[in-house]
Amino acid sequence: MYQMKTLYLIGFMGSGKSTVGRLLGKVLDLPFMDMDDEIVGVNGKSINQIFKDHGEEYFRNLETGLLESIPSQGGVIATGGGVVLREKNRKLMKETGIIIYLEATETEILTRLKGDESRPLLAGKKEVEIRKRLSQRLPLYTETADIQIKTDGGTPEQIVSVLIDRLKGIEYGHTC
Ligand SMILES: Nc1ncnc2c1ncn2[C@@H]1O[C@H](COP(=O)(O)OP(=O)(O)O)[C@@H](O)[C@H]1O
Ligand SMILES: O=C(O)C1=C[C@@H](OP(=O)(O)O)[C@@H](O)[C@H](O)C1
Ligand SMILES: [Mg+2]
Repeated sequence: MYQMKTLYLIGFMGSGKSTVGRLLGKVLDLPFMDMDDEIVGVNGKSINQIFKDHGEEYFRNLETGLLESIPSQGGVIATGGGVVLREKNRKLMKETGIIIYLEATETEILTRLKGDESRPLLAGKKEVEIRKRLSQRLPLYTETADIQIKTDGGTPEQIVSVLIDRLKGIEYGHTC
C-alpha cells in the first residue's frame, strides 16, 4: 500500500500554521487538523480558559496526548507553537511525518498578532514575550524541521505554492 506521510506545520505563534495548513490541505486534497481547534472542541473550552483553569502543563499534556492519537495516514496538521518544547513531541512528529517550519520575524509576528488576545502566553507585554520565547524556541524549530519556509511578505497562497514546490523535492509518500 502506498501511504502519504503526515505534514506537520511548526513555527512560532502567528507564523501562519493554522491559515497555511488549512489552505495546504485544501490544495492537496488532504484531511486537515488544527491541534488547538481539536483541543478546544474536545474540552469545550477556549485555549485561554484551559490555561486559566488548569495551567500550561495540563495543556501540554493534552497536546502530547492528541499528537500520540493522530493516525499516521497522511494529512496536514497545524500544531500549536509550543509543540516543539517536548522532546517526545519532536520525536513523534519525526517518526511519522515531514516537518515544515514556517518562519516569521519578530516584527512580522507582532504586526500579525497585534490586538489578538487569544494566545495566553502573550498576555503580558507582547513585544517582550515574543522576543523572549522566540529566542528560546528558534533552535528547536530549526533543528526539528525538514523544510523551512520564510513567510514575511508572502500571502498564504504564495507560501502554499512554494511549499508544494519544496515537497516535490522530497519523498513524502512511502510504501508499506
Ligand atoms: N502569510 C501571512 N501574511 C499575513 N498575515 C498572515 C499570514 N499568515 C497568517 N496571517 C495572519 O496572522 C494571524 C495568525 O495566523 P495563524 O494562522 O493563526 O498563525 P498560527 O497558527 O501560526 O498562530 C492571522 O490573523 C492570520 O490571518
Ligand atoms: O506557542 C505556544 O506555546 C502556543 C501556541 C498557540 O498556537 P498557535 O501557535 O497556533 O498560536 C496555542 O497552542 C497556545 O496558545 C500555546
Ligand atoms: Mg494556530
